[in-house]
Amino acid sequence: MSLAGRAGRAWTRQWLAPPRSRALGWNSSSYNIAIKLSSRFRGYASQAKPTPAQLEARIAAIPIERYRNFCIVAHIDHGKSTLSDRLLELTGTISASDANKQILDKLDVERERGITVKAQTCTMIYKHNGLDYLLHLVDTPGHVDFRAEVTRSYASCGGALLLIDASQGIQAQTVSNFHLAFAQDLALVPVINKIDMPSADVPRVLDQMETSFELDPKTAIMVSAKTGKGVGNLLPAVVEGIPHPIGDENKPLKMLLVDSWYDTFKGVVLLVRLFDGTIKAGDNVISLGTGMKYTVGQVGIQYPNATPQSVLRAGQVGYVYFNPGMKRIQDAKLGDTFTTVGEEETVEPCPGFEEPKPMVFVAAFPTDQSDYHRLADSMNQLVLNDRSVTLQKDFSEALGSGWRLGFLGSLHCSVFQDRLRQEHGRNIIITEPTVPTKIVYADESEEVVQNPALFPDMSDHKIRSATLFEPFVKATITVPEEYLGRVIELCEGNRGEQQSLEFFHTDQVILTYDVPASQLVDDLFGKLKGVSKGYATLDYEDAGWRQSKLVKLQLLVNRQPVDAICRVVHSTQVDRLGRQWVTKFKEHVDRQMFEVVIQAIVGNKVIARETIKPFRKDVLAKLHASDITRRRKLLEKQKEGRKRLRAVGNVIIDQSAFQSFLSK
Ligand SMILES: Nc1nc2c(ncn2[C@@H]2O[C@H](COP(=O)(O)OP(=O)(O)OP(=O)(O)O)[C@@H](O)[C@H]2O)c(=O)[nH]1
Repeated sequence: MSLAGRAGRAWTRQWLAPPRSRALGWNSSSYNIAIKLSSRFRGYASQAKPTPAQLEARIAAIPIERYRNFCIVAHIDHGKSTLSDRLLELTGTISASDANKQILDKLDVERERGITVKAQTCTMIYKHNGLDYLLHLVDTPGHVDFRAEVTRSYASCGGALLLIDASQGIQAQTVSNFHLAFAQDLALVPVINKIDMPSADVPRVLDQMETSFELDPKTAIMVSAKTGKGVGNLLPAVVEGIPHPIGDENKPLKMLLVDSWYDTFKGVVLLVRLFDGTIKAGDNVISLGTGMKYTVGQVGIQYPNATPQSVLRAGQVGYVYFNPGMKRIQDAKLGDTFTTVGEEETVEPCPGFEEPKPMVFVAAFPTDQSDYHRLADSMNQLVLNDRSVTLQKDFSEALGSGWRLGFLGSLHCSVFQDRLRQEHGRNIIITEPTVPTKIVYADESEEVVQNPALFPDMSDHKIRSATLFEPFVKATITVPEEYLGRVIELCEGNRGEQQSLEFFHTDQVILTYDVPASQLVDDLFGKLKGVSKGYATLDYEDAGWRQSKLVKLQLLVNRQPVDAICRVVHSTQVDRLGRQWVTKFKEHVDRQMFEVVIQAIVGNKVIARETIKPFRKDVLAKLHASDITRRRKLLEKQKEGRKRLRAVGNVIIDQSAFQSFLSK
């Protein structure tokens, strides 16, 4: 998913004023001053950075008993990345000058939105009681859409820092990420962050931690990742509280593929966790998943940039690429096990990972069809590094050639659009996000329809006798009690069914609701934030299919369907949505020489209708025949304009009309 230079991806975006700090009224210079001041008051002394030769020699001398692989479990924005930076600095892995260089490599979208999209990894060497420890830290994304990244990262760790913001306390993703980590048997070190904030309420968070997670408050470490206060106590707790990995470097190679990315020069680079054995350049390895064989080109660690090593040993996490390089990212199956050629019968594969399932589908079209091929290149490049996006060719009468894309969630979808714009400078028209529908016909055959335009017509008797299902999610919501009433009202209004309601501190509530996935993608999170003044948090997981009263709502222009504007919706939403569509579409269609009728229909039933009256007179008739320059200009303008015009039946509609209609 990342750029070609992902190996050099920065850990240090916090050094740059992110948008959040701007929202708080800081400008970049005040941010820099604050950073400088805070460095002066940091409660630790950092260790010196070793040279590459010293690094290799020091790593070789560390036994597996002194390895620790860990990650940070937290709700979005609770400070994982900031804390990671402090740890890298403390162990001498980065210096301030490194920090400035790495910022340039960071994904723009991550900096702009202030969120981590892709898990990143880094190896550190930490001296504790006179002995070197090899620490491997994974910084995971906090947002629910990127859960697959989180789960995979946990699989390479023995423990985690459970990080909670002292002013916000436990939030929805703290709860669900805690359960994920707990299910993977990770040893947890509780950490309370942001203790420097005036609104910090440490006793409250300790109480929540004890009631919700049964964690002993005495084991919690208080820190400020921003000022560095208390951070010096963290690594001793990691060394003492997190178990070392188990493995034997004398056994045959058993290597788990945790993540991968594409590099133009090296081909696919694999991020791996070694359970047994060793791996070095020149070794011949085989994938137990695909049966394909490769010769190792280079192995190394992220320190924090790609740093070649002569060997990786059991217990380590590092990167591997092949020579000749692996060509297709699809051949790197996450969760796959690799071993040495000849050992495939003796090595038991690691349990694989669940493939991430796309939840949200949109169609995307270039704003100008002549851009199609360039845009296709850009899309393919982005998809190369984000295997959770599905991409298929699509065609719309109204919008021309395009693609159908599947994403893990709405944020994932908008991050993709941002990356397309920022990294490839392309603009696209995106249809409204939809979720799939399952049709079970009377003869018990089944079909899952991802594209609403391909959903059978509602007047078809086959669909009328079929049973329809829509995907549901189990949503976990945390909210202060004072907003509970409004949140319940919102969930019920979005066809949610309450499953549980629990107070986990005097004034905090955890609610679980089964909600249709279609409501979730219709910005339920935004609405939730709205009714709770930003205090509610949401997390969700797949809850399977539910039978539902669904219908296909279509937009017609002079009785011709506009294929790009069509949705499968719950019958209770039809009237409101139908009216909204026709009113909005009317605003974007220019008057024609004849009457234009816009209708929203379900089967043969018209739900809503608008009419655009024709022009009274031919405006062109006024143009004098001898006015050649004027006519030529008009023709040129027309030629240019034709590129963007689309015909729906006999009605000519400018592409920008669809664009304005589809952009909410
Ligand atoms: N006052 C204060 N602010 C902090 C502290 N730690 C982090 N922050 C701020 O909190 C915000 C979020 O921090 P991040 O490190 O980006 O949080 P994150 O958990 O990595 O966020 P995601 O990557 O989006 O999951 C940033 O504006 C940080 O500067 C702290 O100890 N004190």
